[in-house]
Amino acid sequence: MSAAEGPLVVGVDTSTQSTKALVVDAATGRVVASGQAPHTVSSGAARESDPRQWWDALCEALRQCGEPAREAAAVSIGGQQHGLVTLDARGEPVRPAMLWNDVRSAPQARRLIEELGGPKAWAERTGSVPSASFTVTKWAWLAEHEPESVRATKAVRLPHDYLTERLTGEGTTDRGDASGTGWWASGTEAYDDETLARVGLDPALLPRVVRPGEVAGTVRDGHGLPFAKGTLVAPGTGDNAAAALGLGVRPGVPVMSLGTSGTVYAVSRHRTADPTGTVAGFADARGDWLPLACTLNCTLAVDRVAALLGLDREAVEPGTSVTLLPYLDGERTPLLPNASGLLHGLRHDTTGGQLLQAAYDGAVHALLGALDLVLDADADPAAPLLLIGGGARGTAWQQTVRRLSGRPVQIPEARELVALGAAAQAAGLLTGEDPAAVARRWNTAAGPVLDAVERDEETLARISGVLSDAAPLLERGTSTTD
Ligand SMILES: Nc1ncnc2c1ncn2[C@@H]1O[C@H](COP(=O)(O)OP(=O)(O)O)[C@@H](O)[C@H]1O
Ligand SMILES: O=C(CO)[C@@H](O)[C@H](O)COP(=O)(O)O
Repeated sequence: MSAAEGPLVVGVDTSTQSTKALVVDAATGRVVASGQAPHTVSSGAARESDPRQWWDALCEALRQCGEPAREAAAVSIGGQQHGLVTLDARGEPVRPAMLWNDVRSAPQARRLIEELGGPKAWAERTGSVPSASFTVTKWAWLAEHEPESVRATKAVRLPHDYLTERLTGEGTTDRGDASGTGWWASGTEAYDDETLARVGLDPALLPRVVRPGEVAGTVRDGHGLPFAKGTLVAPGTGDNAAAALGLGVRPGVPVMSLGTSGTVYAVSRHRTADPTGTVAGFADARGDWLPLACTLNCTLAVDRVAALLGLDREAVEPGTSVTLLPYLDGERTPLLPNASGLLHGLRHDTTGGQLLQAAYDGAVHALLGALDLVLDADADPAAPLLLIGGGARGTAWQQTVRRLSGRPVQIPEARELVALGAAAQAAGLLTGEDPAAVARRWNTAAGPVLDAVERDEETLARISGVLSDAAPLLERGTSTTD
């Protein structure tokens, strides 16, 4: 392997299932070294992880990167959005972090929407109508169910803030991740005092929101990582905003990410405010906006169906008239936090492979229903849909998205777009460039394009029909999630 042409930077993706680290040549975008270590997430009604495990996973991922990580001139952390990290006076977690896919705070979400003026007022104030994923609803849940944890909390952080602070010793966040809390006002780009007062959260417990392009801090002594003291630390951001940086997407280019969560989004120059709550009006990590819709059930749900059937995840068969709504974890898009999986249309001649295809169809249907809503009026309807995340490596996912979207689908060869986006942000600190321009210079979105095929309207209409007919059942839930 040839020597690096420019300084080395480290980009980190601390997502739901694992932490991935890349050491990247800032001049060319070449990935010089990489590492990955898993996290554990609790099962049952709660979805929680110990933040200290994220740190251990970061240490392990960087250890796997070897010597090049020691030469990094700058580092940046991208991370799963929304998670509520509560720290005590010593900076230790008071309790495990409540994650984005923990739906226990659905009642608090409904109550907060009502108490603070309804969905339209929320969308106008924060860009989003909060669902159970949003940090503010988790804090409200904690205040109700564990007041002793709230009393012990001396700092509130998001997952990427937690790791950044362990590097720098300073409590910081960025506008992208702050916009997913529910207590950041998108109009003023500042914490929203009224919302914070309503949930009894002292703004002094929150991190400083670092501006795009600003240095969040420098690596301090005794952190246990390979970085030299004084290494620059970038603001970091939420994982979807990091992937948008990593692809270098321009406004209006649609992205679909298939990971633990499924997401569809596009960068927009305009602040958005969808009162239906389908589209979250997030900020991006640069100064633009990132309207986004997210599902709770994506690769894990489909893999679970494959495992139940004893099939490989690629063993799909066409010709199904079965509908499978794979809402194993409840759902956020459509908003059905109490839902469970639902199967309709089973016949004697239905095969296992057709059932599996129905699970893919159900997962992709939920995302495509929101795709047009995240796109600006001036977005090009024929632009290829960029497909990223672990699922994008799978043929069954690629073909399902292609058939149900009717769009060309582009699959970037670069695998870790979140970590690459973080690396581009770190590189931007060194060169003064816009991180999205860095990613474009690195050509990270390059990859094969699958031509458009005719959209499978029949399947989409069948799934929509079942969804609407089954709404009361899906809203009611089952005893294990209530
Ligand atoms: N070749 C593949 N085909 C289909 N799915 C895959 C493939 N490789 C990984 N996955 C899926 O990708 C998921 C992990 O994706 P990733 O984007 O890394 O998740 P996250 O960022 O949420 O932790 C796993 O749940 C796995 O099912
Ligand atoms: O909640 C959202 C977006 O609003 C999720 O997209 C999380 O950010 C988790 O992402 P992954 O771990 O699936 O990448």
